[in-house]
Amino acid sequence: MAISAEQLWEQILVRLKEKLSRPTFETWIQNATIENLNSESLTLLAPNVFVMNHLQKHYLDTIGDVITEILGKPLEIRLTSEHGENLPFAADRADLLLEENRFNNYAKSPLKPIQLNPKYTFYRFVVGPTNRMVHAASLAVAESPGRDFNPLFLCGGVGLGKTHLMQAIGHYHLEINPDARVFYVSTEQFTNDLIAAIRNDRIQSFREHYRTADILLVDDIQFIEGKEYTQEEFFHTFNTLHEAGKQVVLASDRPPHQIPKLQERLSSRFSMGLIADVQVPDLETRMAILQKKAEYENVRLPKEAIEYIASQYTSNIRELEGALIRAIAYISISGLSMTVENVAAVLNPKVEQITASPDTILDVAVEILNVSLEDLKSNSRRREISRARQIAMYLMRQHTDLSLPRIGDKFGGKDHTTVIYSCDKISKQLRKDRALNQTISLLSDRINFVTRQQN
Ligand SMILES: Nc1ncnc2c1ncn2[C@@H]1O[C@H](COP(=O)(O)OP(=O)(O)OP(=O)(O)O)[C@@H](O)[C@H]1O
Repeated sequence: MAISAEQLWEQILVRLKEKLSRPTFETWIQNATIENLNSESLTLLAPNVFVMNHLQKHYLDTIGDVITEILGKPLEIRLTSEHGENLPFAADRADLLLEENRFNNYAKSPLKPIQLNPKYTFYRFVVGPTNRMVHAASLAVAESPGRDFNPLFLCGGVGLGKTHLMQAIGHYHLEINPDARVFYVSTEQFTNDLIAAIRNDRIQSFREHYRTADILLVDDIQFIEGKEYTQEEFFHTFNTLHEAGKQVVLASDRPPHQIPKLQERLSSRFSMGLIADVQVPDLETRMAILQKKAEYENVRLPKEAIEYIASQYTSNIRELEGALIRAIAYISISGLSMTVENVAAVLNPKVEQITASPDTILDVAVEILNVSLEDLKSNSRRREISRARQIAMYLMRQHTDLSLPRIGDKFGGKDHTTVIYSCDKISKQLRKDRALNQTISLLSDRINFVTRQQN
């Protein structure tokens, strides 16, 4: 055979990389090597039996196809593994794990407790009529964990403060009891930790870690849906903590009985404490949230502007806060005052395109996009720079009558095809990327403003 084992494996890897998703490739394929190659068969060496079984079950056909593509004939594929006897789990356990397809690169990292966000405290949480109850329940749990509401199940729509309240419980309890073991974890992280523990034979330390919490805060528990093995493990974690009088707090976008493919025994345990609804705040509360946020940003806003923003964003506090930040950014850059008209213009942009000079456009891009003029004219492919260049080209196309080659000239002599590519790319992204829309309208507004000043 003309091709060596290593060459063949290299070619196989290149093709598999194209065919498979990155996590799949990195988790299951990349660490295998070729043990032996002859005219009839190829033997692959997997790092352990767990990976070997997985390859055997799921990727043998794909690998076989790739070999036939490369060699023009099939080979028998044999699998073997290192450290077979050290396998932490029997193969059927391994099978259960295969449901977990969101495997990141956690495999080698030890369990990491996630830091609480310092901003998510009770002090920063604005209480109004719709969240008074859930706030009171959270505070009670923070003061006396494991007593009244165990578990506390926070549920409600996206961006309404569930994570904030959960973490506030953690912060508050740590204030009164600094030695407490408070763990905040997303369901995805719990799952990833579990998989990593199994793969690295650390299931015991995984269990010790989670089962010795004084307060376990688990976010987005709805993502446990259908993950049988994670549910199994979490069931035992939950029971251990609950029986020991330790507090469990769960957050979800829906109540337990509406989480599909959730084992009945978990659903009933999740419901045995208090299910507290986090609801959409009313207008006054939304205004108070904005007011408080503006104070933290050290910005003074007229009441009308706050009222306008609060009236526009009714169902998601994250979006409400995002709107405020955009309005503040606009004001600080444009130097205009925070009138309702100006705020409305930035939040609902109808971009007016005044004809501007190419230099004004470059100046504004430099001012707002955090790049230098040299960067814009350079050939640098660094992401931020090429992105800024594309945006500036797009704006030059919108705000001037320059031909494509002339626009290319303004960017250090770029080819007109580069200009076409950039403008197309930005136009396409504008259709779905709200943040980009805001950036472009901010730049456009600034270009209009500077141009008016010049005339
Ligand atoms: N009552 C409130 N007072 C002050 N800030 C709030 C309040 N409610 C929500 N927020 C803020 O809104 C943002 C979104 O809240 P959070 O991330 O807690 O939402 P969530 O319900 O967990 O959303 P998701 O379902 O997307 O996980 C955060 O910045 C949070 O601080």
